[in-house]
Amino acid sequence: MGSHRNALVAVVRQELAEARGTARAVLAAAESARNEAQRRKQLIREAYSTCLAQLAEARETARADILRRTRTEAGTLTRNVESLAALYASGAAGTAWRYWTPTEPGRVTRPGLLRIGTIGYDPGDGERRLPALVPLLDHAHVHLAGDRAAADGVIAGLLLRALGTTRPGDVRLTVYDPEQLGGTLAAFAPLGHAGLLSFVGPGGLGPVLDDLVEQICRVNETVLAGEYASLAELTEATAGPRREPWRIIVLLADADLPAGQRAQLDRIARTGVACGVHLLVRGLDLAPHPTVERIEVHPGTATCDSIGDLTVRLDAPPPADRIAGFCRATAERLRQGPPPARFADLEPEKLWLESSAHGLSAPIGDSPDGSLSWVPLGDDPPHALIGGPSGSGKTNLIYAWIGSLAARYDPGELAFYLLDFKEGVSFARFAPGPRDPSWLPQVRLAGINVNGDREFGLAMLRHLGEELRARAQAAKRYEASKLAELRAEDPAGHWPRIVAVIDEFQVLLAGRDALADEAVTLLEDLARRGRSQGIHLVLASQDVSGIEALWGRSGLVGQFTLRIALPKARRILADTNLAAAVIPRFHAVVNADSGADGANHIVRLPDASDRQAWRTLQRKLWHRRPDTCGPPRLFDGDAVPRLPQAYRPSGRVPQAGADIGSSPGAVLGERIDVAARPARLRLGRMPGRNLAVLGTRTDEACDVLAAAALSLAAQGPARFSLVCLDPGAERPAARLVAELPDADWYGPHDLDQFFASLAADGIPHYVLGYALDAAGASWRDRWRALLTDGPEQRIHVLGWWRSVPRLRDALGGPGARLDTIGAWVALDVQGPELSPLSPQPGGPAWYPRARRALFFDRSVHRHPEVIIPYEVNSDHS
Ligand SMILES: Nc1ncnc2c1ncn2[C@@H]1O[C@H](COP(=O)(O)OP(=O)(O)OP(=O)(O)O)[C@@H](O)[C@H]1O
Repeated sequence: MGSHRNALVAVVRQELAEARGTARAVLAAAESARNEAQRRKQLIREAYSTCLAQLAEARETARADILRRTRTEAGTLTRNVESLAALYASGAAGTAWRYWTPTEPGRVTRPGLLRIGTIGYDPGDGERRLPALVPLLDHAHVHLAGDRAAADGVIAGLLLRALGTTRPGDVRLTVYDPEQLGGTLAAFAPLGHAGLLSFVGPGGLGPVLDDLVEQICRVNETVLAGEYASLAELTEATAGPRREPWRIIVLLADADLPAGQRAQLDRIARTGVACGVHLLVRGLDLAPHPTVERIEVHPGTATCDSIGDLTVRLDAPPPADRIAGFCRATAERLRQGPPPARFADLEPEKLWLESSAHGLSAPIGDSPDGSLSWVPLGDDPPHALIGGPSGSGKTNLIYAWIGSLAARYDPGELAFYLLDFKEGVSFARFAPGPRDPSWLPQVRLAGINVNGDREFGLAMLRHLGEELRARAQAAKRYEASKLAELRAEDPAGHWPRIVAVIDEFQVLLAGRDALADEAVTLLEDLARRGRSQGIHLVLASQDVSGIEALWGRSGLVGQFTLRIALPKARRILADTNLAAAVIPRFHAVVNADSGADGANHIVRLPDASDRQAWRTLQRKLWHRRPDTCGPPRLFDGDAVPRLPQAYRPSGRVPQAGADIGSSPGAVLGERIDVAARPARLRLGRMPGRNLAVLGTRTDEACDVLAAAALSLAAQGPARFSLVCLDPGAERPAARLVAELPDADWYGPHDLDQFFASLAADGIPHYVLGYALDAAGASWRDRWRALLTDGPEQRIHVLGWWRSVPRLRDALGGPGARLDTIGAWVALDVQGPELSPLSPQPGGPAWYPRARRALFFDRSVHRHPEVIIPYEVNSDHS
C-alpha cells in the first residue's frame, strides 16, 4: 500500500516536474519573445525618430527650395513688371514729378499708360514700389469717384502726363468746371493762348457734347471711312503722324445731367475712344463700358479697375508752377510753328535691308502733312542738282540724305564719293578722326578743303570714269543693259550703286582752263552713261553762275532731272516755277521733273547737322560694318602729308652687296589722286636723269630733297653727297645727313674736295645740292659736266636752284641748254618762267600755292602734275 502510494507520489512528482519544466520552457520562450518584441519596439522607435529627423530635414530643404524659387521668380516677375511699366509708361508718362520733363514721342510711338501713384509689394526681400499705371489716350475714358480734392490732383497729373508725352498741339483740352469756373485746373490756362484749351461755362455743356458727337461722326465718316477701326489703327498702318488730335473733355460736376445731355454723354463714352475723344470725369456717373476705367479715390490712396484689389498710393498732384511753365512753353512752341522732322525719324525700323539693284530711295524730311518725303535716285531720275544761297541748308540737306541712304543700304549696295569745295570740314565727320574713330562704312572717299585743289576733284572724276568703264565692260560681257541686269547676271560681283556728291561744284568748273575742260567732259560722260551703270551725281551749288555754267551744256544739265531747291534758290527750277521763292526756312522743293511747274513736293528738312544725332547713327552703322570695309580715303587740302615710314631707311641699313635695281625711284611728294600714291622719279642710267627743284621756299625745297634722298636710301645701297651752299638750308640738310646711312657733307669751300670725290663704282651716288645757284661762275663747267655725264655712271644730281634764270646761269648763261635736267619740281615759280623747261610753248598754266609743287618728268609726263611735298622734318625752325 505504502509502495503504491509512493509510486503514485513519484508519478505525481514526475508529472509535476514535467509540468514545471514545460512551464519554465514556456516562460523562457515568452521571455525571449518579449525581449524580441522589445528589441523590435526599440528598433521601430529609433527608425521612427530617424524618419522624423529625415522628414524634418527634407521638409526644410523643400521649404528653402520653394522659398528660393519663389524669391527668384518674384525677382524675375518684379523685373519684368518693372520693365513693362517702364516700357508702357516711359519718360514723362512715368517719371516722378521731381524729375519730370516732357518727352517728345517718336513718329509712330503709340501712347502708353500714365502713372497716378505707386503700388507696394514685397518680393521677399523688403517692400518695393511699382508705378501704378492707368490707360487714357487711345485706350480709355477715366471716371473718378470719391474724395474730390484727391480726384482733382489725379486729373491734373493725368493731363500733364498726357500732354507731356505727345507733340504740342496733338492734345486739345475742354474743361467743364461749373462750380469753380475753371479754377480747379487754372494752371493749364496758358494752353488757351495756343487754342489748345477752352473752359466751358455752366450753361455750355450741351453744345460741347453735341459738338463732340458731331466730331465722332465726322471722324468715322471721313477719316476712318470704314477702313480702320480707330485713329490709332490708322496711325499705325500709315506710319505717319496723327491725322486728328486727341480731345480730352474734363467734366468736374456733381449734379446730374438733363436727359438729352446724359444721352449724348453715354454716346461719347461708347464711341469716343476710337475717334480720339476721351472723357475725364469726376462726379458725374458714366455708364459701364469696357472703355471706362474707374478709379475710386481716397485721400492719399485709390483703387482702380486695371489694378484690381491692390491699393495705389497716390502721387502728390504736380506743382502748379510746373504745369503753368510747361503749358507756356508748349504754347510758345506752337506759336513758332511746327518743328522740322527729326533726323532720327529718317531712320528705318531695321537697318540695311534694302537692295539697290533697281535704284535708291530714301526720305530726306517730311511733307507738310507729316508723312515722310522720299527721294528716288536710279534710272529715273539719275542725277540731282541742289541749289540754294549760302546758309540755306544745302550741307544739312546732304547730311540728311546721306544718313537716310546709309541707314538703308549696306556698303555692298551703296558707295559714296564726297567732295566739298568750300572751306570747312563738312565731310570730315564721315572719316575717322582723332576724337571719333568711327567712319561711315559706305564712304569710299571724302575730300575736304579742296577749294584750292581742283586737281583732286578731277582725280575723283577720273576715278569714277574708270569705274564707269569697268562697269560698262562687265555689262557688255554679260549682255546687260543696266545695273539691275548686271547684278542679276553676276550675283557674286561687287556692284554697289555709287553716289558722288560734289558740294559747291562750280569751283571745279571755274577758270577756263584745261582742268575745267576735262572736268566738264568727264562730268558729261558720267551724267550720260552713269544712269545705266548705277553711278549717280549729286551736284550742289550756292552760286547761280555755277549752275549757269552748266546751263551752257544742255547735254549735261538735261541729265539732272532731280532738282532740289532750298529757299530763295535761283535757276534750279524752271523759270516759271516760283516755289523756291516762297517756301519757309528749312524747307525744300523736291522736283523730279527737271523743275517743271506742277511737279513740286515741299519737304520740311530735319536738323541733320547736329553732331550727336549724326554720331549715334554713324556708330550704329560702323559697328555693323563687314570686315572687308576699311576706312575711306580722306583728302584734306589743309593737311600736309608726312613722308610715309615705308620710304624712310628705318631698320637695317642696306647691305653693300644687295640688289640695287636698275632705276630706283625717288619719292618727291604725294600725288593729288584718289589713292594718295607718291610721285616718283625714276633714276636710271640714262642721260638727263637729274632733278632740279626750283623756287625760293627753303622748307619745301629741303623737304623735297630729303624725301627723295630718304626714299632712295630705303631702296638699296647708295652713297649720298650733300653740297650745301646756303646757310638757311644747313639745318634741314644736317638732319638729313644724320638720317642717311652713308652721306658726306660739303660746304661752300669744299667744292674742290667734292668734285675730287666723285668716282663711278657702280653703286648709285646721289648728289643733293642745296642752293646750287650760289656756286659761282667758276664751277659752271664742273657742274655742267656732272649733270651731263653723271647719270650714265649712276651719279645723279638732285639740286635746288632758287629760280629758273639762276639755274640757267649756273649752267652756262642765257643760251645754256637745259636738257641735262630731265625732271623738275617747281615751287613758287610762275608758269611762264618754266617755259624753257617745259614742252608747252609759254610754259604750263601754274599759279604757285603754298605746299604745292608742279612736277614734270620729261620721260613720263605730257603735262606737269601738281604734287604735295611731304613734310619730312616737322621742325623747320
Ligand atoms: N532743317 C534744319 N533744321 C535746323 N537747322 C538747320 C536746318 N538746315 C540747316 N540748318 C542750320 O543752318 C545753318 C546753315 O546750314 P548749312 O551749312 O547746311 O547751309 P549751306 O547752304 O550749306 O550754307 P553754306 O553754303 O554757307 O555752307 C547750319 O547751322 C545748320 O545747322
